[in-house]
Amino acid sequence: MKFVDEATIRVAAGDGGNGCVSFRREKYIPFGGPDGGDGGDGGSVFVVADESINTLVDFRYERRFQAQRGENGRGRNCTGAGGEDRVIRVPVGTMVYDNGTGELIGDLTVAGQRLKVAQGGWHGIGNARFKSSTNRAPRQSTPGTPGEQRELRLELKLLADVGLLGMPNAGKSTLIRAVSAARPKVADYPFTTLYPNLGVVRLAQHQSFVIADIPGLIEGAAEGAGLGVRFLKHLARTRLLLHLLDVSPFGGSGDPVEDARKIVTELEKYSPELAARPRWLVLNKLDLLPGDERATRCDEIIAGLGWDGPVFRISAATGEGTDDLVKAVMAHLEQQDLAAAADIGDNGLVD
Ligand SMILES: Nc1nc2c(ncn2[C@@H]2O[C@H](COP(=O)(O)OP(=O)(O)OP(=O)(O)O)[C@@H](O)[C@H]2O)c(=O)[nH]1
Ligand SMILES: [Mg+2]
Repeated sequence: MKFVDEATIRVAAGDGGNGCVSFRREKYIPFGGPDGGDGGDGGSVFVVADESINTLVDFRYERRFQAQRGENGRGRNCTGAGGEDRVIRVPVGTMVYDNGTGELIGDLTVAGQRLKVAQGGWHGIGNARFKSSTNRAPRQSTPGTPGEQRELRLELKLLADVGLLGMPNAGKSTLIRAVSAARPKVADYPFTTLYPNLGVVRLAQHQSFVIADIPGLIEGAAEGAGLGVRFLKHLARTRLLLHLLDVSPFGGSGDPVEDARKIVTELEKYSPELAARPRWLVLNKLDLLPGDERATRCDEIIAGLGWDGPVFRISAATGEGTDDLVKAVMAHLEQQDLAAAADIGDNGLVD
């Protein structure tokens, strides 16, 4: 199973500004010489790897990137200003291909790495520079050259930032459908999900994360019961686990506290390291509880588990509470990014 995020974009560098034909015109100076300035260079387009971006989802919304053209030269020997470069921010790990030729232009593996993908046009020359002893009044200039244009294909191997844990039927696939464009199968029987699904959750520009839905776990999974724990390896690189619990009256075994403990036991057996990852409790299917029973039931479960970490109450089916959940997840991931950046700074490894 390969999870790849892809996007096709068009990039166009700026054209070079044209050279100018102009002559000095001033009172009492009958034959002013040529004073047409050169144009400015066109801006180039760069792709830069940025650690704070997780997916290529933004490129579904913005696909054309144009750098500024250079200004034309003007009279009185004024050189045109150069066009501004255009910088496209992409996640670390993005591979950049020329979509026309299929050639790999570059692989952005390190944060801050910069790749020129379209060269700006060169400036044209103004007539002032064509002056010579034999031609004192040249009417010659050159135009700027056009900026390079290309279609690029961006490719990113997706790694899940957030993993969903829970018993079969807890509503993991329903949640990923509610918050992303992923469309895994949902059904009211266990083991509907047979292989992992990734969904991209987008909150705003440059704010997105990847969430992984894996098959449900049951008691004894570490010894191979159900579909076993082999899918947990897909959560190895996640930074946050969401433990989904069906709190409806007839959900799971009927005892959500027991169900939650079983999942944690299997997780610990599989990998103590994964079990130590930040983990939030997500109480799902709230819509199946009468309004006046919700608070008591949730409080009982939390107390029964002795849980003192973050808790979210949602209905994946109606979408209730899912906005708050994804916002909190995004804030948590951004906080982790900042902390990681500060750590690296403190060690003096990166300036
Ligand atoms: N009423 C209600 N039903 C829900 C909710 N979330 C999920 N369901 C239902 O619960 C059943 C199981 O949902 P899934 O999303 O397939 O559960 P899953 O955790 O992915 O299950 P597996 O893939 O088998 O591990 C489906 O019938 C869903 O429609 C919810 O918030 N409210
Ligand atoms: Mg599922």
